Amino acid sequence: MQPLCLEQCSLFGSAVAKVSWVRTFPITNTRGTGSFHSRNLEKICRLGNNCSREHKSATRFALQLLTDAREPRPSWRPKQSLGQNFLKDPAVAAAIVQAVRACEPLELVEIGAGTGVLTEPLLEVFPGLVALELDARAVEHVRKRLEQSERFRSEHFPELRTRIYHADFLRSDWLRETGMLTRPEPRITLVGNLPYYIVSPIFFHCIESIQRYRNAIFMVQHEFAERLMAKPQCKDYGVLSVLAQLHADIQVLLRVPRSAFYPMPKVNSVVLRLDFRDPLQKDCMSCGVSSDVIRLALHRLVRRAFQQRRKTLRNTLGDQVPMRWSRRRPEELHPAEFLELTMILSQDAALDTGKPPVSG
Ligand SMILES: C[S@@+](CC[C@H](N)C(=O)[O-])C[C@H]1O[C@@H](n2cnc3c(N)ncnc32)[C@H](O)[C@@H]1O
Repeated sequence: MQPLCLEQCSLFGSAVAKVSWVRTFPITNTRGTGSFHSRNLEKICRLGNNCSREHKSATRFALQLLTDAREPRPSWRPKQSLGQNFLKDPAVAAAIVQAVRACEPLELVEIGAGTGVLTEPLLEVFPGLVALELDARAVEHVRKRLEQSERFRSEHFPELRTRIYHADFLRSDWLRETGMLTRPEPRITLVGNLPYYIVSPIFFHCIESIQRYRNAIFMVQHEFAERLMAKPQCKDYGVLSVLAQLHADIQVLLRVPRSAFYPMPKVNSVVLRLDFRDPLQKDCMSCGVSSDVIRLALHRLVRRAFQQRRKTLRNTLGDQVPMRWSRRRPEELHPAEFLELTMILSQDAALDTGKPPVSG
């Protein structure tokens, strides 16, 4: 194999010459032939961000070569029904790995390994990663990919293979299998380019199991992120916004164009960081009701309120809503106010009957 001849390729210029190229990947495309090592990707990205226009185009070209070489399309057809829009841009994958690093994971779980574009670089940094994938074809694909990877030469492979679980994130089997079910405190960091069709259930699952999850790096479609972060009075503000904002600090880290995926989706995506927090103390002593009961009551109250978002709270929730809240509409209430209202109603209900305030 001939190494890439940098001098012959004017586009590469000194941006690439500065990088210590290591022979690893054979590259052929219309503009050049040669090879280079993916470990240099982070350096290339850094150069790309801080350098001249000429260097930027060299960087783009290098990344394109790397993309072609590193992310060949799988031989099987992606299933739209499983939300299979695979990431094909290794620069985005590298940025996600960096973001995960910043989360300082104690335990790391990837949702939807797909072709392994994230799994492979994540495993390099976090060898204890647990990667979940629902599609058996993808599970085999990732296992083969790791087997053939230069990064994980044979002696580690049998162990690595077992880190890819054929499992549904929304079922608890994988937690049992990995021994993570009974951990006493939030230890798990989640990462994933989330399957579009179950993004909401994944978020609701995280909120309902808040005692388990510490933080998350999620790639989601742009519209979904807008709903998640919407403020009161906005048209996107709803159940998801209220519950997500109560249970997590949410930051947008990166915008990702739809061209970074195969097959190309209709909309762009964003990478989010979520730092989960439980808005309810372990026992809500002040109202004498357990946090689990209040959590359930909160979810029910928010859902019921938004079923008729333009009606006043008293019309929707009934006479037990105190006077000062009664004429307000759900779309005007801040997340913290929903929590306060739930606490008040729970306290009243506990005094009256011992039952949670909003049923059904
Ligand atoms: C958007 S793709 C992302 C794949 C890969 N991580 C990437 O970035 O290209 C989502 C992946 O999640 C998988 N998936 C769908 N539903 C799942 C579930 N309930 N549990 C685990 N994985 C699931 C899909 O098969 C698909 O491979």
